[in-house]
Amino acid sequence: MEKTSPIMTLRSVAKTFGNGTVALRGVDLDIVQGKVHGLLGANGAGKSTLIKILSGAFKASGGTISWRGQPVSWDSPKAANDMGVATIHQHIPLVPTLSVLENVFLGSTGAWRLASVSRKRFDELCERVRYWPDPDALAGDLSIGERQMVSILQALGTGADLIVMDEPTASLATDERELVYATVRQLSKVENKAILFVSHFLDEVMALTDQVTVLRDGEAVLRAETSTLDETRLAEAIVGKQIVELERAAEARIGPSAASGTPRLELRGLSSPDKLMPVSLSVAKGEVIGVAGLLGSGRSELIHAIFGADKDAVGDVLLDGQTLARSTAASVRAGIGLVPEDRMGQGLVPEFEIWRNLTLPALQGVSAFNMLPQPERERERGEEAIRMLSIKASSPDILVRELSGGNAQKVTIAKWMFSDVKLFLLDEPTAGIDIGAKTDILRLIRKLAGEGKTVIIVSSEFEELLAVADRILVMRDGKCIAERNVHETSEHELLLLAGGQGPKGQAVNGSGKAAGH
Ligand SMILES: Nc1ncnc2c1ncn2[C@@H]1O[C@H](COP(=O)(O)OP(=O)(O)OP(=O)(O)O)[C@@H](O)[C@H]1O
Repeated sequence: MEKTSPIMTLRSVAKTFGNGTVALRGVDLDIVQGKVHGLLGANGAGKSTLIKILSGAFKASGGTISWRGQPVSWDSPKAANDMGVATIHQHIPLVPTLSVLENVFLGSTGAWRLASVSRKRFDELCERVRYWPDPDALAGDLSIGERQMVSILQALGTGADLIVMDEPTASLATDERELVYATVRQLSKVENKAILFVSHFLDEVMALTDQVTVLRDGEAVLRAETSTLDETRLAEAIVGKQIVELERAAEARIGPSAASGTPRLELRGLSSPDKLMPVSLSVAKGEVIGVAGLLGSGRSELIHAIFGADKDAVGDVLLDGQTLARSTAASVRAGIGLVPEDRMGQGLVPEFEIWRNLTLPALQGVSAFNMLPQPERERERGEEAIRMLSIKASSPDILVRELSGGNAQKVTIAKWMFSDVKLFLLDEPTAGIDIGAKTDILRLIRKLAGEGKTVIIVSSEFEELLAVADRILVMRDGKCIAERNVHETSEHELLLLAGGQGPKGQAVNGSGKAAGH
């Protein structure tokens, strides 16, 4: 086969779900060996549906798929896999109780149980992508970034010629993203693999891909060589003309001061062995604190320790001057809400409607005499959330399992919006969210702050922190190494600090002093 002819061709591929939702309306796609093909679109545009069809998880309702020039009809992911298509799904379903090595060779029927054989193959795979995880580590103990790399090794281990990556960098920090990019380049340019790369990041699509398809409402509205495009053109295709930019409203903002009254949150020497060096911090009502740091910097560990989810953590967490018992139940009772990084663990009930999920943590607000939940008020809330966060759903009665990944993510955020939460802990709240909705979420965070709520937000996108936070803490190696007022820093400085090249010595941790005050 000639190098540039498509390895996979889709013609007029359509999908209508059982509930009548039309997810794809006749999509054409050509995927070529040795090339990286970017697939973009807003939340709910149909990307995951398309991927599930070409990886054998869903059956198309119409259209044709050809593989190396021959029409194919896959009836299972295994059939697609045997043919040479490996898919790395958004939720990275590694088996948490198995080791890295066992996960990498999970699907192989061969001799992966023979330690000597699998170790050798494992080493070869690691060598190919220049990434060497501990083969004996439990997958459940890995960070999202590490799991992502193990999933790539797993896909490679199947010997696939087409590797489909569904938002592989959504929750990754800059250095892990670089690792994924290097791997993608290696696989396409050196090993002549075809890569279908789904992403919400326009800059990485511009830098990494050769060709691009943009889906909007189930249709391919743009198909082009990447070199003929720019980010503006991509953004226009995704959202349909109107371009939304992250607001830099920070200039106009005067952050509240913890000096006035009892701080909403106080950390006194909060630490955890091997994970977090002591952090002391004082945060005011209505203040938004951004936590900048690369993966493994301790950013999520800080959030978990505050929430009482880290059993080994020591030190004090005070909410409105009261010391909290160190448990998640006590934190929730006191008014702390956590939106964790791992979407699968976000406490949505997939079989419940949007409205029911939304009001689970906040039944009081929709109940008569604080006792009887009133369904009309619950549905109204659902409608309000759909409007505020542009959730792509025709009504609040849609089940959460029928939503796209990004739209489900919006429901997890909306869930806390109506609750009695005083302190929000948001770990990567915009991972996997399209550019239009990102702005909605950042705006919502500022609205919550305006209502006197306090927010701590972790994000790998420092630009986002600059747009939304009053103060930014920089984490590195489990330490809080710097603190900046948002007016006094830049994305460049934060990148340098987080990456370890910036000035050291302004540690705000371990001193017993409330940082910044
Ligand atoms: N199992 C399902 N049943 C019914 N409708 C579904 C189902 N899965 C997806 N949909 C609907 O199909 C449409 C396309 O969803 P899809 O998951 O393909 O979007 P996406 O582009 O991958 O979005 P995201 O960026 O948020 O992951 C959405 O309207 C979604 O609600």
